Amino acid sequence: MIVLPAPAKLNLFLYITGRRNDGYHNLQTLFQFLDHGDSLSFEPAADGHLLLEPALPGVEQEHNLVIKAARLLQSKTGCTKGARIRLTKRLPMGGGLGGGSSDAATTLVALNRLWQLGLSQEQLARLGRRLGADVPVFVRGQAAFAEGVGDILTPAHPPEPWYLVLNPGIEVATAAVFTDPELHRASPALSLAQRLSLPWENDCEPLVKKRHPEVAKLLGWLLEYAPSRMTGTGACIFATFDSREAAENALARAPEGSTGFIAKGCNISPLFTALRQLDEPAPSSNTAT
Ligand SMILES: C[C@@](CO)(OP(=O)(O)O)[C@H](O)COP(=O)(O)OP(=O)(O)OC[C@H]1O[C@@H](n2ccc(N)nc2=O)[C@H](O)[C@@H]1O
Ligand SMILES: Nc1ncnc2c1ncn2[C@@H]1O[C@H](COP(=O)(O)OP(=O)(O)O)[C@@H](O)[C@H]1O
Repeated sequence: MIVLPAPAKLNLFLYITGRRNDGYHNLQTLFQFLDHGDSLSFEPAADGHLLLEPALPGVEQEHNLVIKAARLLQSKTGCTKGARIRLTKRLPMGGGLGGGSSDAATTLVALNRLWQLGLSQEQLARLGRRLGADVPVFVRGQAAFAEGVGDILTPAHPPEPWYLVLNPGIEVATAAVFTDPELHRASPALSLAQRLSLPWENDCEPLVKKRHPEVAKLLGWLLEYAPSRMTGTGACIFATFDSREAAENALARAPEGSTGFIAKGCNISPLFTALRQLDEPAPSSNTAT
């Protein structure tokens, strides 16, 4: 059995530079991982059966991105093995933290190992793209400046501060934001260096604040403590702090109805830190003292 994390991501900035013919949008966004997220355990099964427990409320098993990722891997490789998968869900759904995409990426990476398929990271990222625009960055596991629909990745090395992430307790559907006629879709496409040097903003934020006053209210509150923004298409918001203690002080005062957590920004995904630990030989017990 292997147990692996499926970390959250933040979009440290997010600009929409245009709408494509396929309905998707071209973005410029900066992805960073958090040392907080879901967790999955995988046990191989000799027959091709896939079992995922527990089911997520409101998500049919066959629509769960974990099952979709496992089935995609089976069908692309002809693998006849199965797996028993347990998902410990900690990330809010529709929160802009990429939980579903991260679960899918961890499943691709874990089953590639467990089933000894030998697919490269490049092949897994390409498969992941079919499951969602956000899946490739989780498969790659390196903080990145993303362009295209979010899948053309340039490694990036932003600071790794403490974050307070707050959830206003609502779910925002990504598709609803991207189909809204009032979404600002005309940001200029700039170089990474230019983007890094300008203030970091999120083009979805004004629209989501307008459609969901809960987000506007919570953001107004958090801005009193530190520079704050929305991640992805919301609903979660985040602020940067110099220390864990400062973030905890703000969380302790968070308005009623909101929930939140504190996490450290990571430019290397905790998934890959965990995989490295699996590969390290266990320390020998008979070393001389
Ligand atoms: C925009 C981001 C930023 O991280 O939002 P969040 O979902 O994380 O909030 C993501 O790239 C989302 O990625 P993901 O959630 O995997 O999106 P998908 O399942 O591929 O697409 C959901 C819907 O969003 C729209 N969509 C998504 C990505 C994109 N670049 N342009 C789009 O127009 C499409 O209409 C699509 O039907
Ligand atoms: N394993 C999964 N975890 C979360 N959501 C999932 C999963 N599988 C399918 N979904 C669907 O994907 C939607 C978006 O999920 P999520 O990735 O958590 O949000 P976001 O893209 O805003 O970060 C959910 O509302 C749910 O219907």
